[in-house]
Amino acid sequence: ELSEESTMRSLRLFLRDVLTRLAQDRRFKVFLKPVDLEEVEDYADVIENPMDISTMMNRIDQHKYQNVASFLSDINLICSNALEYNPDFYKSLRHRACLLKDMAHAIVEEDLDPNFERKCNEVIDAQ
Ligand SMILES: Cc1noc(C)c1-c1cc(NS(=O)(=O)c2ccccc2)cc(C(=O)O)c1
Repeated sequence: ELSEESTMRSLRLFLRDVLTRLAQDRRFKVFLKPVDLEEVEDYADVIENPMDISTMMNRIDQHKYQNVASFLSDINLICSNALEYNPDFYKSLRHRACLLKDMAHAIVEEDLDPNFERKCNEVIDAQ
């Protein structure tokens, strides 16, 4: 019987592994750090909730994710921000954003035990 603390610890290990695997893919280099607001001056005017892989790694360490669904919604945010800010002509960035999202969901799909996500949600409900 996994205690709540060990369930959350296992969740953090799982999420760090998913994020590390994505961060090692050179195609996702532009998503590793926050968009540089000095370089992309109007970014904050367009994108309300910036997100990137390094910020997500910090959030794992800050125990901000209590289930995999909340982790995936931040991955989805990286993707939706890139699609929203970058017009059609920036095809390669838009494509890589979609690839990041699909790869994250595929890794979770193949590696996450559904009972484990249920256990995480039971921990949340018990709070
Ligand atoms: C992600 C993202 N979402 O909107 C945009 C636009 C990007 C994005 C962000 C970055 N990284 S950065 O903000 O630190 C940077 C911008 C300009 C010069 C040097 C660095 C690079 C690129 C790129 O295509 O190279 C694109």
